[in-house]
Order: sequence, then C-alpha cells, then structure tokens
Amino acid sequence: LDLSTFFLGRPLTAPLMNASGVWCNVNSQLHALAESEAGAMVTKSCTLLRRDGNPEPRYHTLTMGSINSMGLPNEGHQYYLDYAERHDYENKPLFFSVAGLTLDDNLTIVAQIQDAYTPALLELNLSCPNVPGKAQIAYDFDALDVVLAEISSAYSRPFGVKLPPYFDIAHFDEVADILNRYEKVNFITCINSIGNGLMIDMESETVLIKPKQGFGGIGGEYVLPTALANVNAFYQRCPKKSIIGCGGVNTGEHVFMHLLAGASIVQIGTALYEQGPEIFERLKAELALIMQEKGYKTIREFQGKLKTL
Ligand SMILES: O=C(O)c1[nH]c(=O)[nH]c(=O)c1I
Repeated sequence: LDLSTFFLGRPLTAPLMNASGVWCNVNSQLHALAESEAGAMVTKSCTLLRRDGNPEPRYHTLTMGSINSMGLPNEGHQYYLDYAERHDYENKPLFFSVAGLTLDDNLTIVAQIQDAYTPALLELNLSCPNVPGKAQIAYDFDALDVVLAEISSAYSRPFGVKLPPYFDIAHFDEVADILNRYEKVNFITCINSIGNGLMIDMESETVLIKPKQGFGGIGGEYVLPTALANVNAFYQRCPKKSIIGCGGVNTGEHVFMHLLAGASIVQIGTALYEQGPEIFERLKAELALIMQEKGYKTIREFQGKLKTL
C-alpha cells in the first residue's frame, strides 16, 4: 500500500503532519515530531521576538474538540531558524510558520529565511484569531492582497498560506481569485481554528479560558465539516496549487475524507495535542486499512475524487 503522497514534486512517506501551534513550540517537541511517523512537520507560528502569549488558562479540551486563545506564544523567529538549520530534510520536509505582528515583521522574518537558504517551506499564517487588537489578515481581502504582493516580491521561493475558515461561497470565490494571482503561492492550508468561539462551565457558570473573556479558536471534531468544505472549495478553485487539509481529524476516516476532498497532506491539531505524536502511527494504520477495504493501492487513485450527486 503506497501511503505516500506527492507534495511540490517530492514524495512523502505519509500524508500526515502536525498543525502549526501543536507540539512544535520548542526543540524537544520538534525532535519528537521528527522522530514520529508524520510525513512532514511544521514549526509554531513565529514572531520577530519571543512572546509569552496570553495569560493561562488559555487552552481547554471540549467534548468534541478544543478552545484556545494562546496568543501566539513562541520563541522568536531566530529559534526556529536555528532548528531549521539542524533539521534532517532527507527524513521529512519541514514547514516554517510565520505570523509576524506587522507586515514589516513578516518581511524581516521572510528575508532572513531567504538568506538562511533553508530548504524549509514557508507557511504564512494569515489567520491567527487570538492576538487582541489584531484582526485576521485573511478576513480583510484588501490587506490579504497587499501582504501577498509584498511577500511575493520579497521572497524568491514558493510558499503557502494558512487560511481561516470561510463560510460564504462568494468569499471562496473572492479569496481564490486573489490567491490565483500569486503563482508563488504554491499551497493553501485550510483551515485554522474557527475564531472566537465561547464555551461555558455549567457548575461554575464561568467561561473556560482566561484571555478575551473566554473567547477562543475552536478546533477538533466540531470543525470537520467546515474544514472539508474549505479544502474542497479551494481545491476546485485553485487547480495549480496544492491544498493542505487541517481541521477535525482524529481517525483514518477523517484523513481519507480530507484527501478525497482534495488535500495532499493532512494536518492534525487538537487530536495531536490530546494524544501526542503516537497518533501518526494509528492514523497511518487506519488509513491503510480503509484503502485496503476499498481496493485502493495508492492515494492518487482517490485524492480529490469526491463525487457529487
Ligand atoms: O493563539 C494562537 O497562538 C493561535 N491559535 C490558533 O488557533 N491559531 C493560530 O494561528 C494561532 I498564532
């Protein structure tokens, strides 16, 4: 059974990786991912300088997922550049997530990635929902266009964007039109958490997380239908780009659905946070079993081949 899928022309040993922000803040976590069955991995979104992030509690498990308002805690971009220098790229590709607080910060970080000649692939995070006072770039279509134009002219290599979920067909159309004007945008990662949800503790009649009066990004099972829709919407609208699926994956069936909807790689967030990097072995085995039952020898036989009625 060939579980490998191709991404930007390179075969991956498995179509699985972590979602940025989960199990990838510090070297010990990055090392564990490098040693895991994941076919690729991504660093925590970084800012120019180190950040503590929001006050705790800032993550909480929910019955069908998670709520988080981490607030972009990270070790600063140089820390991840240092990791990228040591990473074994023959073992698995590394994605480098960037979420600068300003366009200038993004340009500074991207220039340093460029100068580092690192093989890491840039995943530009345009969808962090949890920095108070910072609206998501990807929900401001003019700002999105400007950022992509600036990064495209400052960065000479292919890169990708991490998008928030959209909920309106007109928005899929408009964002895809913008993305298709940037040929350097080689991949699109859908979705980031569904921003600014709220969950309540019945006993204490209180919110679950401290930042932003309890408002935070929703992940896990709750977001699977929205994630599949965004993967398929951009898969259909951006035929020259690869789609990385993220959102609601906890079983081989969920992985299969993301691949069928058009994803080349599937990222794991909440379930990885809860279960740790052993999850990749389980998901690989579950996907292999599903493929066997369906008579598929390779992922290419069904990838993107979702049928309509
Ligand atoms: O609060 C965070 O650090 C965070 N949390 C998310 O759910 N998505 C993001 O892109 C980020 I940068």
